[in-house]
This record gives sequence, C-alpha cells and structure tokens, in this order.
Amino acid sequence: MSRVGGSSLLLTAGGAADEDLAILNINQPLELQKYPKRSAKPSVSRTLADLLMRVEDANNSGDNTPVVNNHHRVLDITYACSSLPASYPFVLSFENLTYSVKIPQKLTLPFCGKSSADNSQEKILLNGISGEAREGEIMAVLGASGSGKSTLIDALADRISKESLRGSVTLNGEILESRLLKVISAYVMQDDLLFPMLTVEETLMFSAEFRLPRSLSKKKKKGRVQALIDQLGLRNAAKTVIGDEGHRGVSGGERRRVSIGIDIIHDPILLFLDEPTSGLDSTSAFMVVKVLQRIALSGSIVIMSIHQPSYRILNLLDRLIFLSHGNTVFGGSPSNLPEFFSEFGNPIPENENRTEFALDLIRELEETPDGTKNLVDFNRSWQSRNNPKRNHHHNKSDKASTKTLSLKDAISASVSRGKLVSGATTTDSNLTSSFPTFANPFGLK
Ligand SMILES: Nc1ncnc2c1ncn2[C@@H]1O[C@H](COP(=O)(O)OP(=O)(O)OP(=O)(O)O)[C@@H](O)[C@H]1O
Repeated sequence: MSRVGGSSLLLTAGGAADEDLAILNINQPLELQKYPKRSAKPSVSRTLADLLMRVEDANNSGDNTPVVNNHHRVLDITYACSSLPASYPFVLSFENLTYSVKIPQKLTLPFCGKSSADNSQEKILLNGISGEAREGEIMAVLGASGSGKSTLIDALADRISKESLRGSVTLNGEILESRLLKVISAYVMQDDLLFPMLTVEETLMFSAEFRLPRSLSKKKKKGRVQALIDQLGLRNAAKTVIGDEGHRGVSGGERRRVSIGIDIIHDPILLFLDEPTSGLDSTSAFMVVKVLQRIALSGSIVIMSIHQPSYRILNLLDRLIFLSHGNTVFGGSPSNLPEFFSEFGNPIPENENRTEFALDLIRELEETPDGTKNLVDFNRSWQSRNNPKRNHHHNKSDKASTKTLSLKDAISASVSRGKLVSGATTTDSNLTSSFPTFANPFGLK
C-alpha cells in the first residue's frame, strides 16, 4: 500500500460520528503548547482535528466513490499541506527524565506507634535520562533486569503521572499533551491475550472493527487489515488460528506480531514496546524486530526495550540506551560501541557480540564498590564531546526546523501521507487484549 493509497484508504470514510473523534475534540483547538501563530494562508485548517474532519468530509459521498471524484477536496487537503516539506521527520526528545518512588524501608509493626512514612526511603528509578528517538528509526533500551528499561518506556509513553516525573518529553520541540499522545501512539505490552479460536486475519479484523472509527466502512477496515498482514509478514499465517496450549496455532513469533498488529491498527506515529522479543527464539525475535523496522520506515518512531539482542538484531537498531540502576551508561548508535568502550579503557575484543560485552562489563562494574559511577560519568563527558547538538539543541538549524513546522503541521503532513487512522484512540493493550473489554469500540475508559 502506497502512502497516498493508505491515506485515502484510511481517511475516506463517510462522515465520522462525533464519538469517533472524541479525543480530537473538533470544537476545540488541540492543546499543543508553543504552537506558533501562522498568519499566512487562512484556509489552512486551524487544528489537527479540523484537518481530520475535512479529510472525512472530503469523502462523505460514500465508500465506493473513487478518491479522484473528490479531487477538489483532496486538493484542498493537499493545499493545506502544500507549504510543508514532503517529509519532515518526527523527533522525540527527552531531557533529564528523573523519577523516584518512596518505598517503606522496613515493615512497620502496628503497635510500634511509628507511621510508615517516617521509615520510607526514596528509590531513584530514573536518574536524569536524556536522549532522542527519530522517525524511521528504532531506539532500543538495554540493561540488566531491574535497570529501569520498562520505567523509561513508561515515562516516554506518558504512563507515569506528570507530577512524579521530572524532566521533559517533547515531540518536534513541543510538549505533548496527553490526549494527543494517546491518539498518535501505541503501547505494546509484553504479553497480549488473544482469542485462541480466531484466525490471524479475524483477530486483526476484530481489532479494526472495534478500534477504528465506526464510520469507516467494512471494506476499508478489511483493506487496512490486509495491508497490516503484509506489513507484519503474516500472509502465510493469515488463515491460521491463534491457538493455545490445547490447540495448535500460530508460532510464538507470529503470535507476537499479531499482538503488535492489534495495537498498531490505527497506524500510530509513536510506537512503544516493552520487550517485544522476550521468550522468542533468535529467528522469531529477528523477524519481530524486522517488522518493527518496517513500521519505523513507514513513518513511525519505534522505542522498545530488549534484553540481549543478537548480532543480527543489533544491526536493525539505530540508537541504543544502556541503563544501569536508572542511569545512562551508554547512549548512541551500535556503531559507536567499539569506540566508546575502547576510550573508556575496555576495548571490545574482535568478533565479540558488542552488546553482550557491554552488558557483561556493566554487570561486573555493578558488583564493584563504586558501581557504574565511572562509566556513567564517562558517558556524560563522551556525550558532550560527541553529541554537542543534543547539549545545545537550540542551535541554529534546530531552531530553524522547529520554526518552519509546528507539531500540528507535522502530524497533518504525516496524516496526508497516510499515517494515523482518524478516530482511533486507545493505547492500552490491556484494554484491547481481553475479550470483554476489547469489545469497547473506542477503548475509552
Ligand atoms: N512502583 C515501584 N516502586 C518501587 N520500585 C519500583 C517500582 N516500579 C519499579 N520499581 C523498581 O525499579 C527498578 C526498575 O524497574 P523496571 O521494571 O523498569 O526494570 P527493567 O529494566 O524493565 O527490568 P526487567 O528487565 O526485569 O523487566 C526495579 O528495581 C523495580 O523493582
């Protein structure tokens, strides 16, 4: 499916019911902060919701009407985006993310008269984590068990209350309002519950029926499902039942890809995954990450945690963040690893798996009295030496790019290129994975 094809396929349904756009409240501008005023071109839609409505309106004449018959409206949309560059990559930046929780130090006996608050101790789960994830790329978070991988992904996916999380997360320089993030993102949990008696195709169709706008015709939902089956590499398994312990069904890797498919039915711009390869053999894990790369290249930012990527998987990852007890011990591309560790004084032996070496070294350091402090400090100075742009991100070129295109316009351009099915809302795979709640049309809580 071409991007433009995708756009018409997904957004040309007859008029959307109000509830379809419940999150994109059509009467209110989206609460995007730092949205620059644009004086020129008054016909450019004022809000993303407005634009989405116009796309819906443009195709009110029925499902079977070829898009070309609506060319005046389609051109209208094109015009709305005509001042935009053909491709404007999304950049998710996070600065100094810090998150701590209070944990009771010891069990308080009911009669000792002391409140547990007196005994509570602060545990830092994330300590000043910064980085950047870009459209078309996969950013992977690595580290030992308990290092903070899931916590970082939760922080980026707005699953930690804003009051407890310090630091900032921005998309193209703008702070993301929670409701907008919900619309443009998806969060894939480690384990999705699937209905064992449904085939792969039926499962995805089920997701399309209940998560895409009611106004989108069955034909278009079917089209989206077929495109997704190809994107997920599930063509050969499309007619196979999911299965369970008692009934043979799809393989573990295929099952994982179906889970991802359920969550990305609305073609999100941001995709968060917690350990998408856990429990899979190396070939199945590779195929899952290959699919994620395909999704990234379709115009999304993919952020995932992973325990120990194989050499082949490492080659698919664009950016890595290694964590140790909530601190960054390495941030950069896989190709930076050899240089980084040799400058640190622990060169990676030739033919050794780079991530395995790094994780082993981190584990060894964690067992020393000073822990990974030296590595954390070294990473900090290495970042400022090798990545000055991140440290002075208000430099000329950055400023220019954020000025020319607001987040709203970037999302609109993305929609016009075929991303994001309007009206799809939920990011909570828990809601969608169990049968009764899955039947909640828009996943609204
Ligand atoms: N609400 C909480 N209260 C106290 N400690 C917590 C809380 N949430 C997480 N932790 C602790 O924070 C640390 C990081 O947890 P997190 O789940 O992010 O690690 P992880 O790297 O994803 O681990 P794994 O690979 O095992 O999934 C762990 O030590 C965990 O026990």
